[in-house]
Amino acid sequence: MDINAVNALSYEDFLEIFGNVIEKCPIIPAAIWIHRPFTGLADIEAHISDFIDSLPESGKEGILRCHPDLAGRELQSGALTQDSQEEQRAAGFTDLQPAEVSRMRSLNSEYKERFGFPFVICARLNTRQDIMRELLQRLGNDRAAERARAIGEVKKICALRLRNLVLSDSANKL
Ligand SMILES: NC(=O)N[C@H]1NC(=O)NC1=O
Repeated sequence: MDINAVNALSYEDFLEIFGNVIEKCPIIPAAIWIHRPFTGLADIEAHISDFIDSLPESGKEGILRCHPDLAGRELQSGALTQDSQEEQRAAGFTDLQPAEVSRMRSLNSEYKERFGFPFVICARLNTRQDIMRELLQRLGNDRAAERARAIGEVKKICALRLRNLVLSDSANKL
């Protein structure tokens, strides 16, 4: 699907296809629809990024709270969105040993208790070893720095989801 095909989509189809580029936040692609015609993928990304940056800190934290835990119960029960399931698999979280699952869950809980939102990182750009290391390191940040860091990761996840949708062959059927 090229950018002309994206610009030709109805609002409903646009939302159907791009509704989860920010995990469980369809309001974000819905909000940037008004900026069509988009000049390219980078333009869509920039509008999403600007929209997120325009939110109050509580809104940014709300976005973070829409993300499932890495190696959490939803992964085990198959309740993740398809995007998230594939990303967690790519980082190796479907192959963890029970002791590693316990370790991740206890670090996730510690993080959530400290910051009030879940630990978010772009799983596709990291191995599970990188992610564990980052989690430990980021636990030492202050809340504002950590919120900004996590939102940066949300934008990376979004960029890869957008690329996957626009550049993948399976989307050509549109
Ligand atoms: N918590 C967290 O980082 N979740 C995610 N990361 C990612 O790449 N996909 C997710 O759902």
